[in-house]
Amino acid sequence: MASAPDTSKSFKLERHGGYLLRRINSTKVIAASSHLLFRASILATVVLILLFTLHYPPLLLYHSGAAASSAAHSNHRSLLSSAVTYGGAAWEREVRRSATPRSPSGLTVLVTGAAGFVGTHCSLALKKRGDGVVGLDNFNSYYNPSLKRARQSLLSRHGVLVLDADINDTPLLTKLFDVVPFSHVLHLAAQAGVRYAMRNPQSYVASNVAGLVALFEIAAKHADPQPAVVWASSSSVYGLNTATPFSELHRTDRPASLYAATKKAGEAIAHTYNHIYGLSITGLRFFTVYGPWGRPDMAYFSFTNDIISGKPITLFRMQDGAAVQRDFTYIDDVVKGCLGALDTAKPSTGSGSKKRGPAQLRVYNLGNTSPVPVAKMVGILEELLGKKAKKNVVTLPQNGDVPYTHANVSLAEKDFGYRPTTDLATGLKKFVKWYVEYYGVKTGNNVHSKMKKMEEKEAEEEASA
Ligand SMILES: O=C(O)[C@H]1O[C@H](OP(=O)(O)OP(=O)(O)OC[C@H]2O[C@@H](n3ccc(=O)[nH]c3=O)[C@H](O)[C@@H]2O)[C@H](O)[C@@H](O)[C@@H]1O
Repeated sequence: MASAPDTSKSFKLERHGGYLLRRINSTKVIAASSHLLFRASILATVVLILLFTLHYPPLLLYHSGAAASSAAHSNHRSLLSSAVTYGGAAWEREVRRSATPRSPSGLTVLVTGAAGFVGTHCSLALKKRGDGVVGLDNFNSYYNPSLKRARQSLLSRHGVLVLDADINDTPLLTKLFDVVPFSHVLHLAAQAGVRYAMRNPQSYVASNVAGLVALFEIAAKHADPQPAVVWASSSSVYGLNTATPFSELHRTDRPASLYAATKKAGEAIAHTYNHIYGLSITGLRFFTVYGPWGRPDMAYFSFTNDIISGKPITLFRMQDGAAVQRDFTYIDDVVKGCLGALDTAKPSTGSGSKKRGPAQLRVYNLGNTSPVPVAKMVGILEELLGKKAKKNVVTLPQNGDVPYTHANVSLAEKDFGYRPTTDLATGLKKFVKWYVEYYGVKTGNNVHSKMKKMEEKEAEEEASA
């Protein structure tokens, strides 16, 4: 005989007026509904986390806030010796040691993006001339972070501490300004790259807009004294401007890429912080900076990789067949420009969130003043590497690129003596020399012997001069 159904566990179902109704006794209602509620809230949490991850990956990647802060803090520990606790006495000692200039008249500079290409060169140059430098970098994986770690080691050997930290990490920045009265901030941390903005737009907002605001907030409201800020804008702000060479007086309201739009937004944000809080701010519009320890995502670097390994490269040209051109600027020239801007930056005028008077607000082009067709840049690399590129020439797609850039640098020359001196052939030679050594390129590629011949020729030229 079949046993009676256990009604304590199952619902009694009954047809009533054509509808299926559930009749459950009241205590079970409470138990069942709290169980359901619990499951529903777990499900809702998982769905929310998934949605957040899908829609805001950069916010997770470029962590901010308390959780991020604790993640970042554990990183600070791993950077310094394991005995050093983030924010502790030994940490503060290390930070102060790195920040202390050799002479009392030296600058005390916080360099953001210090393990980046321009950040590394500037930090070294500042340290070498006796300034105090503390670096920050979030070591993100936009390109291989091992290159950033190698730059960090280089800086460490020169006495510059680079902390693993994001510019959105407000508690860390607050702490840093509590420990060191920075006279200057050289703000180079950013999401770079023109075309990548189509693939990961939010990362540009997180670094170039939110990060810039986070930094200005601390500098304006918390830092005492307020530092003078020099930061990296970009030649890309000229966008669809057709007047050449590009002057700081030209229109910059037609950006061609989201990257350019975030840099242009940065310039507008700088105006606001200068206007409200008296922050002294200088924006530097860099023009396609290249050189040793460069960025692997940039064309001259990735073309070098591909030429050496025999992979084809894609070369863009204009719809009408005209060459795409860039005002390639050598890193040493840009470093001189950055230091010139720091040295001529006037102090901020505010304190404790209050503006005490008008403060300096400047924007400068830092370019080379002589645009070169990208195909010519490839030709120089072929010559240096002793190997032909496999070229795939295509019409410039709608990818945010502009047809040409060309800097007028007379303003930077007038205000701090900026005068670029390195042509593309000379600069690329220095880049390839570094590349061959850094990556241990085999002589089979003909590169070492090519370099040796060039060096011998240079020595002969020097001797006969
Ligand atoms: O001057 C600037 O403001 C910008 O300079 C560079 O941007 P870009 O000039 O696009 O530099 P690359 O990515 O190295 O490209 C150089 C040239 O090579 C061309 N290119 C690039 C990639 C490629 O596969 N093929 C190709 O022909 C581009 O169209 C461009 O004309 C940097 O990547 C930006 O971060 C910086 O802000």
